[in-house]
Amino acid sequence: MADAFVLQNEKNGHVITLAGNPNVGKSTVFNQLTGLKQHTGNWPGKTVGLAEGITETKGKYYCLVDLPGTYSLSSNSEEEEVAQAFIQSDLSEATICVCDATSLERSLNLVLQIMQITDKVVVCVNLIDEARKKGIVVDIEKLQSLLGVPVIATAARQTEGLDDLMATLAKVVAGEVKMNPYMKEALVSLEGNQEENTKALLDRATVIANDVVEFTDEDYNRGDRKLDQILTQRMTGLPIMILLLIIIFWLTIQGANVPSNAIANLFSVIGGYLNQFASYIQMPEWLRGALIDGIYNVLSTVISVMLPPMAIFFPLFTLLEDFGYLPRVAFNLDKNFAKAGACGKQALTMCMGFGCNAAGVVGTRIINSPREKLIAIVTNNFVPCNGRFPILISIITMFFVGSSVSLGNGLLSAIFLAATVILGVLTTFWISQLLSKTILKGVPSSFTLELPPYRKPQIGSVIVRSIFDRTLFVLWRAIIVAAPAGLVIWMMANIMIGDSSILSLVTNVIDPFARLMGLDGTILMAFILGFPANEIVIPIMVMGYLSKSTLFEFDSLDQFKQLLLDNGWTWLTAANTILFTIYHWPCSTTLFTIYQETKSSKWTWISFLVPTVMGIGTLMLTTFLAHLFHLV
Ligand SMILES: Nc1nc2c(ncn2[C@@H]2O[C@H](COP(=O)(O)OP(=O)(O)OP(=O)(O)O)[C@@H](O)[C@H]2O)c(=O)[nH]1
Ligand SMILES: [Mg+2]
Repeated sequence: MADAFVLQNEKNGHVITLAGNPNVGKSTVFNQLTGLKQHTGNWPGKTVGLAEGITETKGKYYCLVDLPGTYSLSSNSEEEEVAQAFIQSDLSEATICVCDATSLERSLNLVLQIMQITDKVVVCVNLIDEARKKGIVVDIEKLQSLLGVPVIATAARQTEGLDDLMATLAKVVAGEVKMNPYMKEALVSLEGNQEENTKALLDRATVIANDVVEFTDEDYNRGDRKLDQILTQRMTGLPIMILLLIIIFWLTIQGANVPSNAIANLFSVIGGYLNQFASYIQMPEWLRGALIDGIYNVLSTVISVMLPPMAIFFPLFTLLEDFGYLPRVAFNLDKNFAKAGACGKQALTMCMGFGCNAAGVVGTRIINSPREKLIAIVTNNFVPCNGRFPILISIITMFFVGSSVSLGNGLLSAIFLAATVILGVLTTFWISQLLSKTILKGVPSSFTLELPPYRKPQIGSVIVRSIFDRTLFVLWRAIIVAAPAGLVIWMMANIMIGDSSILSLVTNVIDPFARLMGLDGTILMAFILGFPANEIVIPIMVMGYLSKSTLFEFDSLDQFKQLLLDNGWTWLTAANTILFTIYHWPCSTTLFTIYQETKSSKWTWISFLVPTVMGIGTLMLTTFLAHLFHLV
């Protein structure tokens, strides 16, 4: 296993491992030193897989490798195995062990384990600023002499102590500073029976921690505990969660309205000029149609519909993440997941799914039990990702609220949207339970969910991370899919076989089936062609209805609604489209990610079929009932 590691930069400097417990700031140290932007956030288990980056001190280069957080090296999980193998491999020349100054005892346990397998270790006692604030004093010098390896105190977020850390690291790599030989001997003599070893190390960690840590304020986390009483108690936890959901959606819908219209107008003005230019240079009509009516129009719809809500939603979400709220969500939902035979950590991967289901699927690596990991993967698609929000918001606003986005309507839309999302979450519970009673039988594993301290979010990093890492990333992905899709759809709408276009031919073929589901051929077609990315479902639907090459001007939702009504939409069509948005196959990126994570076409197929069958079944049922009771 140790030889299996391949780094891109190993030739470019001494390879240094960053190891430590979850959520102690490894990625923050890594980012500060390398200038890279690994995902950081206030919850345990963000980093999955290895990340590498280069840093330079005094003319020497170091290739830092950021490991996922682990509590031990005893091979309980994939991550621990990887961490141990990497630290032991010939590749790693030294290890920086990052510790949490506010809970040193637990950190030291891992430090001692690492010192048993390598003697080039630098201990980095991070979060020292947080410790100071809580009145926790760590005697760094004493710790250094007790451990027999260099110890540096840092506050990585403020870059405090990092120069010192690198200078010391350089000495350790050069062999100028070595581990105290007595300490090494003492540790080696402990080895033997695994169980005894574990216990001996734990005892040793406790003794050292008691010796070097002093609490000047015994009740140091009283503020956190008070807040937790409100945010995680049964009576208040759930209502607050729902309220936060509504507030976030409200701010998103309300705030996105004006910029969305402005961007759409801007694009239509530019589109006008492009058309003028095309006729000026006498561009052939088919080429003009393909480029402007096809590619340009789909692109501009995707951007104007998606960019503003994402630019609001992601920063809000990231703020909560940084503050430490996500683990509280997991805590509140833990019982429900346990009842469904699944893992409470699934709440975290579910939250990631709000941004992008593919990201949620990758996030399931924090779940150790393979059975529970599969449950989390198969059900991740039931929370709507960012690409699906625009479909939900526009249809809710048009059909269930009243199409002008005023303050009151915005709030009502937000409540409806929250209800839709909650339906998705409930479905997650039901399907998880179904899976664990059938093809994924087993008892739920127990784990201790950690509630990290609340931290003041850093506005700068929130903006950088949410705009650059998330918003632009997701938007870019949508754009590279939308451009070719726009072309294909335009061609389908314009290439004629006999009297009708390919698009209307295909639409007519699937129409009867779609009618059984209370949809129509065009809607189903839009979802099918939206397989590469849900963002393009609405533009395709519009093109299909207009079935002319001239794409409409998206001036207002009223016009859009009229178009839908003209094509026979009823409240049932709208409701079914909303349901189908949360109950249908995952997009191609997500499926590909599922295949990469599971390495199994069987589970990829199951992930495809479960929501699809569920959606078709539900829609047929609602349609049947609505007709039975003469509701439409
Ligand atoms: N106050 C303070 N906060 C810090 C410091 N270092 C990191 N943080 C915060 O601690 C949280 C966790 O940091 P990460 O760098 O993501 O932790 P990690 O060890 O990589 O976590 P995993 O990848 O989940 O194992 C983030 O909210 C950081 O902003 C520090 O020195 N002081
Ligand atoms: Mg990390």
